[in-house]
Amino acid sequence: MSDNIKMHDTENKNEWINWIEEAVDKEHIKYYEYKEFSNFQEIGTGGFGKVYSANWKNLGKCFALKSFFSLDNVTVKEIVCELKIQREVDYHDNIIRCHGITKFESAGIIMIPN
Ligand SMILES: Nc1ncnc2c1ncn2[C@@H]1O[C@H](COP(=O)(O)OP(=O)(O)OP(=O)(O)O)[C@@H](O)[C@H]1O
Repeated sequence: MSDNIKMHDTENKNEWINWIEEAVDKEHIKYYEYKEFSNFQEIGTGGFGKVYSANWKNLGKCFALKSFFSLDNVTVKEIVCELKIQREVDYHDNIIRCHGITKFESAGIIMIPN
């Protein structure tokens, strides 16, 4: 891969990470502290990562947490796409809502109801 292409990829990744950070700053997307989750159980695997069920803040309610194998350029773009699509369709009763995001080490996680 040429240096030009690498540089372009990095710029795009930063652009999408900025989009997520700005959405969190403006409170369009809620940020959750990872340490507030407990009792993780693996419940599935998708193309981009594993999905876990977990409890939040000792509440009995269970949430699904979607993790990502890596936060490379393609994955970060997919996260932004998924968040944008969720925003368009989450008024519908049959669509599960995205509650927000959290972060653990390098693996970004989207949190959705279970
Ligand atoms: N909210 C949820 N509640 C229960 N299980 C879930 C939930 N979300 C995902 N899963 C489980 O995790 C698996 C992977 O889900 P995920 O959304 O990551 O991938 P996918 O949509 O099947 O594929 P891709 O990642 O390629 O789009 C699902 O097949 C399902 O078994």
